[in-house]
Amino acid sequence: MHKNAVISFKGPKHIDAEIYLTGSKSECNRALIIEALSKQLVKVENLSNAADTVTLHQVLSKLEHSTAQEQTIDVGPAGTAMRFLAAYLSAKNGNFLLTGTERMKQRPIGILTEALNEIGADIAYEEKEGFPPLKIKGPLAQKKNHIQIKGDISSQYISALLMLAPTLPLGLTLEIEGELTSRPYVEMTLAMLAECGISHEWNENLIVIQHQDFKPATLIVEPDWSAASYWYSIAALAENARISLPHLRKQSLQGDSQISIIMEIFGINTYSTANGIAFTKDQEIKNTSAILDLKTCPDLAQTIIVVAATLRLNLSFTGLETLKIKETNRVAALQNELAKIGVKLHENNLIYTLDCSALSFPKKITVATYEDHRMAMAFAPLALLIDEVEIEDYRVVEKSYPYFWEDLKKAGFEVVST
Ligand SMILES: O=C(O)C1=C[C@@H](OP(=O)(O)O)[C@@H](O)[C@H](O)C1
Ligand SMILES: C=C(OP(=O)(O)O)C(=O)O
Repeated sequence: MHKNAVISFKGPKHIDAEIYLTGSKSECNRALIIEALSKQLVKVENLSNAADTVTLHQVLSKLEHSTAQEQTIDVGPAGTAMRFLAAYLSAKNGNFLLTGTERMKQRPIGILTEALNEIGADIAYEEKEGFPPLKIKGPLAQKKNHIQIKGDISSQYISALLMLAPTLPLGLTLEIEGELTSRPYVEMTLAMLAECGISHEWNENLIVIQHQDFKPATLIVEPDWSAASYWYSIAALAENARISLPHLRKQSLQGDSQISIIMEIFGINTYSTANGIAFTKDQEIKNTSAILDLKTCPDLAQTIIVVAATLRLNLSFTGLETLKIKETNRVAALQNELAKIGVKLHENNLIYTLDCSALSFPKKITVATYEDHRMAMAFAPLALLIDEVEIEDYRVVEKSYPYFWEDLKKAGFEVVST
């Protein structure tokens, strides 16, 4: 049985908090794969306690110490672990069955497996064509070093290939077809490879990585900007707020750091401090009619859309196409849950627009989370406007931010599990 939690905030809605966020799971999961590919020449510091990172760490440690020829590897709900391991395992000696949760089996991976097979891997589907579980027979014998790959479904396929590229005897050239989605994540991959001595060339839609050796390096993982976004929501929905997030920097490898700019619309002012960043709610809400394009920061979509809805801003959004293949269909999940406060999210020609004309806050709402950590964290701040916010299956936050509920308590929220 899944457990729920009831979130409330008694008294004046003033927030004054200092929160130490865990490390970015995106950075960690790249760092762990690079560490393994470099045969431990590269070291990682500040590993996240996100479940997706813990899972990948355990899988890689087990592989390092195992000589078994047949192995089943279950990554649960971790998208990056699934995609990065598909590439990593294809080059390793052995027979692997790579699987995950029921939802993972509905998240497409055909673009990546077909690309790997074209390069010389041997990957077949155990159940449905184009989806996990994957049957991987390694090691791959490279037969091609220039391939075309679609860029508009998931950048994770491209990151997976780029990390493997320097270890391939003939290197790799990726020719990206269509518009590249989630571009900052590809830039993060290349920047982290560069920290470990791997150079690349990126001209228009061609990314080239020659065969190269990793250099000894230490990758220090930054705190998670996607996790920071929920603290921005809290500031935006409070009467007044000062929240400080030590060790975060505005200049970050993470594209989700753009939350500090986007949140200016909602009256939040971010500044650097001696040891990180802080933000306050002290500006007017900007009445913007601009359409916000979230293609470069899909993980911020739920945070931003929920805040806009609760502040009665009928904003429009583009770049939400990939949300349908994440932990859940996030567009449908948002539509269902926003309806509970009278808000609609309409789609017309891939432009999504909020209609907040019937916004109303009941005394209590119960929010379904659809096995999606970001649904839980995006809706929890509503406790600043609604007496009781019940979050179903509240433990979902583990995927990226296990201490989310503890941190809420530090900021003055009451969190009671039921
Ligand atoms: O590479 C990464 O670390 C990620 C890339 C993004 O996925 P897509 O490229 O599938 O949009 C993002 O949504 C995910 O949470 C993490
Ligand atoms: C989409 C996400 O993760 P993944 O694709 O790695 O499962 C996420 O963390 O929001």
